[in-house]
Amino acid sequence: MENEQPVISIKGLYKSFGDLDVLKGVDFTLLKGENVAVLGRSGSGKSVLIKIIIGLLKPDRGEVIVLGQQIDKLAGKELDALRLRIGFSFQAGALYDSMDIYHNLSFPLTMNNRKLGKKDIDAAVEEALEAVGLKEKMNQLPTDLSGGQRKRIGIARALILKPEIMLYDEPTSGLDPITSTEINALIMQVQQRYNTSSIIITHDLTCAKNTGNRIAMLLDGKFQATGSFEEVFGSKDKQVESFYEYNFID
Ligand SMILES: Nc1ncnc2c1ncn2[C@@H]1O[C@H](COP(=O)(O)OP(=O)(O)OP(=O)(O)O)[C@@H](O)[C@H]1O
Repeated sequence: MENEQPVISIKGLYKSFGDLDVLKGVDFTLLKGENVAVLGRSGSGKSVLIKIIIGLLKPDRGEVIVLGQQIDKLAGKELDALRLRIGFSFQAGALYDSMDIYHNLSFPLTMNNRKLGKKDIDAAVEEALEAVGLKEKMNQLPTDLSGGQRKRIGIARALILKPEIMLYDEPTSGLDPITSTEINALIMQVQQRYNTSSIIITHDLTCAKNTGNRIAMLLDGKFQATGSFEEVFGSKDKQVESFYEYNFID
């Protein structure tokens, strides 16, 4: 990876809710230009980790550095500015159903840069749609699209601000295997075209295998197994083995 430069660095992160200890000493690094697939059972704390990374939740203890800044020390405009450098692709695509695709994509641009002219906005929307292969859908409503197309548009909307980090939350959930394969390929294209560093949260082992340069497995509040897909799933750890047994893979 490029100079092994970390874009996210987490050390000794703890987070509890009352008696529920969710994160119990998480250490994690995301390097510039790499894709890390985060696997973990439901309720293992993947979303809590993402919320801490984007400053929506505060850690109880530990250090979380995102793009060179200690995220829990930021607030207001500084936090907003850092968040603009991070793109999110949510499970459901989170599109505005009453707006056509053009306005779904131009909205984050105009919200964050009021000086942009129509020509620049049109060019940015076109580029993002072209990157996800859906230029022809510009004037349609999200409800006219398939689940896979909505996920693509969600990714295009995240890309329009040219983020340095992409966070994908269950990018293949609810999709058939062929559409999932297309989304996995798109995640790889985005990495190359935009030189993003990405965290891909998934239960889908095929997605993890095909999109992750590294796999990180969240077990019992910590990353207990990290490495290439083969390293993680070749390990003799009982919890890793049982995760593998209960999840389908091609
Ligand atoms: N704000 C909160 N207050 C109290 N408990 C919370 C809060 N946020 C998360 N939790 C709890 O923390 C645990 C981890 O939740 P989290 O949403 O991170 O799981 P997850 O790994 O993302 O699960 P899934 O794969 O099902 O999305 C759960 O038991 C959840 O109920």
